Amino acid sequence: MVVRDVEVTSDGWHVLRRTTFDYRRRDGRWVTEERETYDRGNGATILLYDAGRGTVLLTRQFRFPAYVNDHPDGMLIETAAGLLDDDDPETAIRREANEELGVEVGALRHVLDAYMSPGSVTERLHFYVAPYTPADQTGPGGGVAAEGEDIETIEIAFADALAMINDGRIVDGKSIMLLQWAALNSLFHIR
Ligand SMILES: Nc1nc2c(ncn2[C@@H]2O[C@H](COP(=O)(O)OP(=O)(O)O[C@H]3O[C@H](CO)[C@@H](O)[C@H](O)[C@@H]3O)[C@@H](O)[C@H]2O)c(=O)[nH]1
Ligand SMILES: [Mg+2]
Repeated sequence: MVVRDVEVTSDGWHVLRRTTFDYRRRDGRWVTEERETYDRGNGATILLYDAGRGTVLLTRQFRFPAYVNDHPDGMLIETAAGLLDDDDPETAIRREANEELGVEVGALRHVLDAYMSPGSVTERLHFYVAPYTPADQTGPGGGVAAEGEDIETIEIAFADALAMINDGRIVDGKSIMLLQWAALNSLFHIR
């Protein structure tokens, strides 16, 4: 792969670039291709779980891009998540868990990394799980008001969260992945 040209076609919240590159196909032929990429850096997400009480701590917030694409009200239930900005993934996810859920995260476990939309978005998302108890919820949560965030904390039974994937009440990719990871890895001793 050899990059020939990079054009920044939009420099807003995301940076949109149109890149022309030469690519060697499997049959050995070189071809010139053009691809657009959305770049806003990388992100991190975390599933907070209380195995003793059988619950998970999730967020609920308005997601305009989902709203404009057929979600009934745009209010998505998600695991806490955020962009790394200038932090490493672990620092960033501790910050986001605190800002969004009011939780001071103790020991956490990195479980996987994933490109969530590799045909168009550059972002690599770092996935974590961590235990919590009600006593760890020391802050107000809700997100950073100055950044326009308005995030509700919701605590639900893990079994209910799994059911909500099946009936479409949870439709966010990262959240589905973490809840299914928890089921596959017996975080709650239920599948
Ligand atoms: N001004 C402005 N603000 C935006 C825009 N898009 C998002 N924001 C705001 O920027 C803040 C970013 O908050 P974070 O917590 O850092 O990120 P996030 O929105 O939770 O995003 C994470 O999860 C998303 C859903 O999975 C991912 O899409 C995203 O890449 C990231 O991982 C939020 O307040 C959000 O509303 C925009 O186009 N313009
Ligand atoms: Mg967020």
